[in-house]
Amino acid sequence: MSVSLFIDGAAGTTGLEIRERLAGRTDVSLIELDDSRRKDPAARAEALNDSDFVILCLPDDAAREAVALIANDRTRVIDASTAHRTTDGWTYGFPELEPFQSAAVAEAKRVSNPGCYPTGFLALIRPLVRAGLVPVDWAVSVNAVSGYSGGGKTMIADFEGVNPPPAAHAYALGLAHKHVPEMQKHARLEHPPIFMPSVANTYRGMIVEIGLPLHMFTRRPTLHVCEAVLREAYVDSKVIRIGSGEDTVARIEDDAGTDRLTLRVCGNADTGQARLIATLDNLGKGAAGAAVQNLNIMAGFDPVAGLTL
Ligand SMILES: NC(=O)C1=CN([C@@H]2O[C@H](COP(=O)(O)OP(=O)(O)OC[C@H]3O[C@@H](n4cnc5c(N)ncnc54)[C@H](OP(=O)(O)O)[C@@H]3O)[C@@H](O)[C@H]2O)C=CC1
Ligand SMILES: CC(=O)N[C@@H](CCC(=O)OP(=O)(O)O)C(=O)O
Repeated sequence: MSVSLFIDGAAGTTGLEIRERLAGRTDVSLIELDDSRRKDPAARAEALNDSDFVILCLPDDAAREAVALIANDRTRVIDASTAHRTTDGWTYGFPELEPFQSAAVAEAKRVSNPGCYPTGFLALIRPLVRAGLVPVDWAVSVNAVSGYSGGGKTMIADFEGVNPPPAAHAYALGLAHKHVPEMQKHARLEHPPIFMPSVANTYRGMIVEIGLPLHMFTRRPTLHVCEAVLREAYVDSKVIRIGSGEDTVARIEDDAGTDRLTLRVCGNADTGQARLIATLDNLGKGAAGAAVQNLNIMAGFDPVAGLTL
């Protein structure tokens, strides 16, 4: 069986990465627009309506516009932008997040691909919240460092231009990053997490970290218990793996260039303080890898076809 796919925004950073992952596949035939027509609404509307599947690799407003251009019941959508990640009627495209999530993605007509930071955050926190180990009313803080391709073509041009930004800088200092609502909703927390991202002068990869005072929680879980809960949550996953809590260093390069997500439960067993660490590629499991995984699941293909694990 072969399905047709249109990538709207195929010339952008995420779009190009998706095309790389689909190269050589005979079960997906791409509908392409040449450079002169790729932003033409009429040409896009035709491609959007002619396809079995579309993946939107666009800024948020253009993604909303693309969805509005679809005038049939057949075309199924995967949106890589932030536009629909907390929108009713859209299925959150994180198949490993809940026991039922992969089945929901398989059936869905409208799937929102998770943000890169929420992918690391939610993979770490959601199983612990679900197990009742982290209270839903806890004020969770999350730190993260991303490669600069996370900011798309504009940020890539900045970092690779003649006056690049500082080697690393913290941003979203006003604690209102666009990923916060998505993090809170899908972790099922009562309060928005305090999200403190930075960007570094390396092309791709990211580290996402959560500090937790386990000794202050009612159930006083140990580091080993937390690790066991994560291991159990992802036991069937070929994409998410549990690294060693004994590691002394986690590097932004650890999973860069792959579609993997590695989780570690580190910390100090004596004080009962945990340092949960996720490493991933912002363009892999953080974007293009996740989009291809969702496409595979929706089309009934091998879920990890085309992925680098
Ligand atoms: N980069 C990352 O790590 C991640 C990105 N995302 C999300 O994926 C989406 C794409 O991001 P990214 O690939 O980084 O962004 P880029 O800026 O690299 O690419 C966006 C592409 O969309 C094109 N475009 C803009 N407006 C329109 C329009 N109206 N019609 C058709 N094409 C249009 C741009 O054209 P032109 O080439 O002319 O500028 C560009 O090619 C964004 O919503 C982003 O937030 C999600 C997770 C991670
Ligand atoms: C380094 C950097 O700038 N990163 C981007 C997030 C990348 C991402 O996940 O974007 P979407 O939510 O749009 O999918 C940012 O902080 O806005």
